This record gives sequence, structure tokens and C-alpha cells, in this order.
Amino acid sequence: MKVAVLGAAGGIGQALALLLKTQLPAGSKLSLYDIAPVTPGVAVDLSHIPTDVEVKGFAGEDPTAALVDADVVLMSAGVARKPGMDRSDLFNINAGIVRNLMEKVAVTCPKALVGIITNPVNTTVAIAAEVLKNAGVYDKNRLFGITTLDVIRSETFIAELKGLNVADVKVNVIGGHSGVTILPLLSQVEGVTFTDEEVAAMTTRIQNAGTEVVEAKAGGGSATLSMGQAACRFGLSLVRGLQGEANIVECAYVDGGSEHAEFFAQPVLLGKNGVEKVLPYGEISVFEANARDAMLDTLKGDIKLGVEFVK
Ligand SMILES: NC(=O)c1ccc[n+]([C@@H]2O[C@H](COP(=O)([O-])OP(=O)(O)OC[C@H]3O[C@@H](n4cnc5c(N)ncnc54)[C@H](O)[C@@H]3O)[C@@H](O)[C@H]2O)c1
Ligand SMILES: O=C(O)C[C@H](O)C(=O)O
Repeated sequence: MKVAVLGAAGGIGQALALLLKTQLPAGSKLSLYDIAPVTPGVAVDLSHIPTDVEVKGFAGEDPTAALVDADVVLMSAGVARKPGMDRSDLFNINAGIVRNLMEKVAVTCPKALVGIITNPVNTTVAIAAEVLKNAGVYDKNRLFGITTLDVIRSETFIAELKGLNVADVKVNVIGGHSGVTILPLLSQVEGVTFTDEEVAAMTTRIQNAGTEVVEAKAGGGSATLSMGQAACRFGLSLVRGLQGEANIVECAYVDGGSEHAEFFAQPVLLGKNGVEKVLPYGEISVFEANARDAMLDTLKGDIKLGVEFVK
């Protein structure tokens, strides 16, 4: 199994690469690419960790060498937010980065499962899809926006609030990955009840959790370590699915035939071809149904921006 990380010298990329080096199945290959010249050095550094995962690093303008034979591509290349910015403010720089990298993916490893981390995810995933469509290699089951950070934040915050073991808390987060498009389905959390005030406050906290980190880092970037963990969890789930393990379910932002929008985050069953099945997100509360309906104009607008960027 070969996993390529694009943006591997960055805050997320290095954390993710470290976690993958220590957690990928024995015999895996880890391929690190970034425009930053330090990237081969990051690979050398990781290669001294005694696990059966071969690491190679590539720098420069062309990611092709890193992508050859990749089964999974995880992309965090791009710029991150500073205080006062929205994720959509990253569009001007990151849209072109994602388009250019996806053009190389389309040619070099068109069958790879691709997980997009680069913000604004609601839009960059649409860009990635358009590039793959233009190249004639689009398979909706192989492209994912990684929204796992919203899931692990929800699990953490709920466990803290309710005094639970976080390992026992499972939450679906649907919609997209910014502001009101992030919708944790708190009504479905087993064994927990929330007051209306708690639901409102917890939903807002989860939606603003990225900003919480951006402000706490005070100009030094956005979430990197928690995102490294989230991307590692999602990447390992992709690998487990590819290897034929059963019952691997994650929430992800996919082109899954949703009635709500062309791309929508919801639970998916992963397998040897990426998405094996898009799962229903189940019964939701009136509060959640209203929040879902209210997000759709924003989400569809974000998607349209990505489609039009490539066209
Ligand atoms: N999906 C999520 O939940 C989530 C969470 C956190 C951050 N993010 C996003 O992830 C992205 C990366 O964040 P970060 O904190 O790692 O930023 P960072 O600045 O620390 O790292 C980004 C890396 O991308 C590299 N890069 C830039 N252009 C490139 C190109 N054309 N090809 C290859 N590499 C390139 C840079 O050299 C840098 O090493 C940002 O857009 C951020 O908003 C997403
Ligand atoms: O908030 C950001 O800009 C980064 C990321 O999307 C996050 O949710 O932490």
C-alpha cells in the first residue's frame, strides 16, 4: 500500500507523516511531497523511526515522482488561515494549488483514493472533481473531502461536557467543512441527552472550533496536530477499506448522490473501491433539520465557486 502526502513539509503534513510512519501496516510505502526543499530531509528524519514503512521525500515544482503507484493521496498543500480570515479567504491561493496538483494526480495515479484537506474544503473538492472530469478519469467513489476533524472535535467536546469516556462517544457530522455547513448530529449521540441550550452552544462551538485554534495560535497558523490525527484516522480507514476490512465507516464530504447538494458530508462505508456505500445519516431533530436546510445555499454557493473556477 502506498500513501502519498502532498504538502508534507507543512504543519499538518509533518504531523500526518509521523503518524502514518508509525501506524501504517507493515510493508507500506509513504511518499512525501512539498514544494519546500526541506521535504527529502523530513523523509530522512522519519526514516530513522524503526517501523516497516518505507519513506521517500520529494521537493520541487513537480509532484509526479511522489505520485507514481500511489493507492491513497492525502492533500494538505496550501496556505492556512490567520485571525480575522474565513476559510473562503484562502480560495484565491489554494484553488490554483489544488487544481495543479490534481492535474498531476489525474495523469499519474488516476485510480488513487484522494482525500482533500486543503481549505476551503467545500470548494477545493469540487475543483478536484472538475479536474478529474476534464481528464476523463473521475470516479466519485474515490474522492473525499476530509471532515474527520469535525468528528473528533465533536467526540472530544461532548465527552468533556458530559464526563464520558471519549472512546465511547460516536458522532456523525454532516454537511460541509466551514461555519454553518458543519452540522454535528447531537440528537443521535447514544446515552446522552442535551438541553436545548446545550445543543445550541455545542453546535456553535464545533462550528467555530477551527477559529478557536486560529485565534489561540495568534497568527501562527491553524489546526495542525489535531488535523494530523484526524487525517491519519481517515487515511488509515481508506487503507483498511482498500485491504478488504469490513465495516469501515467514516463521515466524509463526498459526491454521494445527496438530495441536498452535489457534495455533502455524511457517513460512508469504505471498501476496495473507496466508497462502497453512502449511508443514510438517519433520524435528526427539528433543530438539526432546520440547520441543515439553512446551510444549503452557502454550501451550494461554495461548490459552484469550485466548479466555475475550473470551467
Ligand atoms: N480539512 C480540515 O479539516 C483542515 C484542518 C486544518 C487545516 N486545513 C487546511 O490545510 C491546509 C494546510 O494547513 P497547514 O497548517 O499544514 O499549512 P502549512 O502552511 O503549515 O503547510 C502547507 C504546506 O503546503 C506547501 N505547499 C504550498 N503550495 C504547495 C504546492 N503547490 N505543492 C506542494 N506543497 C505546497 C507549503 O510549502 C507548506 O509546507 C490549509 O489550507 C488549511 O486551511 C484543513
Ligand atoms: O479553521 C481552519 O482554518 C482550519 C481547519 O479547517 C479547522 O477546522 O481547524
